[in-house]
Amino acid sequence: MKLVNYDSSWKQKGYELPEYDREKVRKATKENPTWIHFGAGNIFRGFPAAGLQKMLDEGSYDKGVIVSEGFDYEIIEKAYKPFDDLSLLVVLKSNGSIEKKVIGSVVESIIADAANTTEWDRLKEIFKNPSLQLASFTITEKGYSLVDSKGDYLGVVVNDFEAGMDKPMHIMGKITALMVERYKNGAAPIALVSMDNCSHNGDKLYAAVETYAKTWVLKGYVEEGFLKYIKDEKKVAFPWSMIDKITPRPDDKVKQMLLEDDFEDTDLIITSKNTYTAAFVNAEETEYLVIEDTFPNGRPPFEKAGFLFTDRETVDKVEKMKVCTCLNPLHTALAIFGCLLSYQTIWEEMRDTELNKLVNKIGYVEGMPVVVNPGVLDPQDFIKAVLDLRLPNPFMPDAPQRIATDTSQKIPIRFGETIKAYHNSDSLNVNDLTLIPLTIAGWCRYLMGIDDNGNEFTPSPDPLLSELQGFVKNVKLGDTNLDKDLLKPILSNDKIFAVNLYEVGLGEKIEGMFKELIADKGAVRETLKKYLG
Ligand SMILES: NC(=O)c1ccc[n+]([C@@H]2O[C@H](COP(=O)([O-])OP(=O)(O)OC[C@H]3O[C@@H](n4cnc5c(N)ncnc54)[C@H](O)[C@@H]3O)[C@@H](O)[C@H]2O)c1
Ligand SMILES: O=P(O)(O)OC[C@@H](O)[C@@H](O)[C@H](O)[C@H](O)CO
Repeated sequence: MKLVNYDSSWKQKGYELPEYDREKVRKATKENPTWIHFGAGNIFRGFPAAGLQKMLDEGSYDKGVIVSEGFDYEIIEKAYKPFDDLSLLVVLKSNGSIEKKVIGSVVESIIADAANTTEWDRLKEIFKNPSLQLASFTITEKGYSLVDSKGDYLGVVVNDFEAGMDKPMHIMGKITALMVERYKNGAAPIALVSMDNCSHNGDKLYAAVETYAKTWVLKGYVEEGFLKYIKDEKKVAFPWSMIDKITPRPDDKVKQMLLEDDFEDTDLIITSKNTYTAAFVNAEETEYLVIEDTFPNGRPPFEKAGFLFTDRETVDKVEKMKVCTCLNPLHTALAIFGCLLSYQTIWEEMRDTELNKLVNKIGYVEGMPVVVNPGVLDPQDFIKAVLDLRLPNPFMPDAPQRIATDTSQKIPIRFGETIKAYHNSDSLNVNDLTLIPLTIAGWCRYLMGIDDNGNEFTPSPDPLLSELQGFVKNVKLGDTNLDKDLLKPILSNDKIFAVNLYEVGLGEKIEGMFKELIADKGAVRETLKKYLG
């Protein structure tokens, strides 16, 4: 059974198939595209693209989505093109049942490489077309960042600033260059929609595009009117969004299950840029996509796919609820301690007495007091489902190592916002926080790359990894004579934590916890026991 040859006989094996004329959809989309997505990773296929398939199946929409990849071209070359852009979504429910769906809503895949004239020209053509209503993004938080940990522009960004729109290399330079094409060809309206897990994601995207636009205007590469166009909300909107669906890397057990069906396209691919991809995606059943309803050129009727549309203030509350308290900080705590305690899956960690208590207390006790009920989702119901059903789901192959990727980029939103809220509150005392500081101390311990048995492990990729590891590289388990300023460069960095942890009164507390965590082999476990009773 090969994806490109799927036919109705697959239904007998429980596969759901596209119910629409894919060639007709493809033709209509190529002529008048409405939606292009950047970031061809797992979440895109597992959620937004699958949502569109629902709309196509029920006939509430008639266009597909075009996917573009501006960072890791291998994803397109190895996981899209050979399969005619089809993918298989495997939904792993907490009751053990599974759904298998062939997703055909992606009808074109394009490498966003300005040096590849054919692909780049096609992207320009798409952006020139007034029919285009939105460009969306799942490119990880670091995709929007133009600077390093010291706040200096990245080399690639400096080069783009100098070289102008012809050969941009950074994804934000590429998007801005494509927006210049749109501006010069009628300046039709559009929404640029970040769907990444970062605070006020629309503003992050706007800030990056605006920086490029300002610089290129200043250098004379494009006229001033372009900047006005980007800044005009009636022309170019940057809605905020919150996306939620745990989508682990393609998993070997799922691969084996598919092989038993005689499904052949199961190769697990790790690209040279470390993306874990395949022709199939495995994900949980729960999904929420909440988007600020600001689309100056209209939008597909995504409500039909179950996406929620609301105002900016509500998106902000939902995002804070999920990313700052009820899911992602718990994930990061499990990622850090899971790697230190040599776990390979999140659901097994949820059966560990201390780790289970840790995330329950971070969520309910330390995080919940600063959560504002967004109305559209109830925080108590949400966190209960996360802690009792979603994270413990033994059918979900999610791994602490995946979640530990880019922790330095995620810590400010996942923990910094709560610390800030305590610090600024009249009724809450930052000194009452214990498990969030313990998790930050755990992260410093994690950076040593030595697990709780004293064995080396390879920390997950992170743009600041080598810089941060430099600060703890000489620390050994059992050291009692640590340099008193050892952790200062890390804990005082407000770019990493959203606050200077010494200024809010947590720096010394975390230093003390770090000493406990490095006391000996087994000290991570003992320290968790100490603080969790
Ligand atoms: N997987 C999930 O459970 C999940 C759930 C909700 C939200 N998200 C959001 O989606 C993002 C991507 O998740 P995924 O599952 O698709 O991951 P993935 O590893 O499958 O794909 C990552 C994508 O980001 C791109 N990317 C990585 N670094 C980049 C950079 N520096 N510049 C431009 N593009 C870059 C990659 O090329 C790829 O397209 C997450 O970081 C998160 O913000 C993921
Ligand atoms: O995707 P990241 O790297 O931002 O974070 C890792 C996980 O916490 C995240 O992917 C969750 O699975 C997701 O946010 C659930 O909706």
